[in-house]
Amino acid sequence: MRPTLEAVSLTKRFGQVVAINDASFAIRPGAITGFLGPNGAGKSTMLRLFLGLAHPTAGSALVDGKPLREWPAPSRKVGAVLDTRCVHPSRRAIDSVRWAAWLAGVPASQAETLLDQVGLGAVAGQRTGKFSVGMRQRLALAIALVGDPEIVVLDEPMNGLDPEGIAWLKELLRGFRDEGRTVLISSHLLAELEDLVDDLVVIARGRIIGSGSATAFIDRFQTQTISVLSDKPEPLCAAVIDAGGEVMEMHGQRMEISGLTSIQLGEIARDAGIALLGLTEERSLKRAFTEATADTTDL
Ligand SMILES: Nc1ncnc2c1ncn2[C@@H]1O[C@H](COP(=O)(O)OP(=O)(O)OP(=O)(O)O)[C@@H](O)[C@H]1O
Repeated sequence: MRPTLEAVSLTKRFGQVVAINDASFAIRPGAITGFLGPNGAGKSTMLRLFLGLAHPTAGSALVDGKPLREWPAPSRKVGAVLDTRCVHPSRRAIDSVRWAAWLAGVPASQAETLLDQVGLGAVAGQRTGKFSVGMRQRLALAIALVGDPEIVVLDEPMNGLDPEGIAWLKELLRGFRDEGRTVLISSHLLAELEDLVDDLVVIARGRIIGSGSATAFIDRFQTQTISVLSDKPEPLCAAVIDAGGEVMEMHGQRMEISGLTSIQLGEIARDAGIALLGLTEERSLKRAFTEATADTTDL
């Protein structure tokens, strides 16, 4: 099976800045892949390389085995949303989609259907200048779909969407997968992608630090912590360390513990004669992920 998007020893420099550093990965056709990394990691640059909007310094960015520009009808291969300021503000939404179809050399007959599909059917005749960020995201998506593309590439599409909009977008993307399309979606927030993606490609400082199954990645980098409130924090701290656990933080009676299960912690407290006044388990992806990318930026 041929990968749909593949980076082969790909490097992109901007003067002294190495935005992409010898990156190699392939994404699975028919899957939703999350492209995850902190701000400035190189996500947009990578997507631009795939779309032929930037040229590699070395290596290649391939769409079904060759650069996108070598495909006779690129818009049927890939539809992308990189920037939501892609339309003229005085143009009506419907005309923006028709214009995009004309530019792509495909029939504009689907423009209304596409606006309906992204939830903008009711405002198709309105000029886009006053559209909200969320509406612009939807419009950009309609424009990306004009060529009925096999692959959909989205750069941080959840920015500016409210929770309802995010839920809608996730359903739409799952629908694309059901239709057999391939989806690549970038984000700097793992939590944003967690319940959506099948696979992940993780980038930090221009380097690919992992790719493959999202579940495997999350299992690998997830830390289980327990937040516990006790009447004797110091003795509990000592007992936790004796049992091989780690005390991550202590604030008065509350402490954050890792390396033990809640049951183990309960037994340790019982044996030491310490009352636990409260206990919550937390899955910390953020801290684990920040460690994985060796970056202090929030993810
Ligand atoms: N046209 C350019 N000229 C010079 N440097 C650039 C250019 N485009 C990107 N860079 C640099 O390349 C690096 C990667 O930037 P890029 O925008 O690809 O990251 P990103 O992961 O998409 O970040 P963000 O989430 O903030 O958009 C950054 O250091 C950025 O400053």
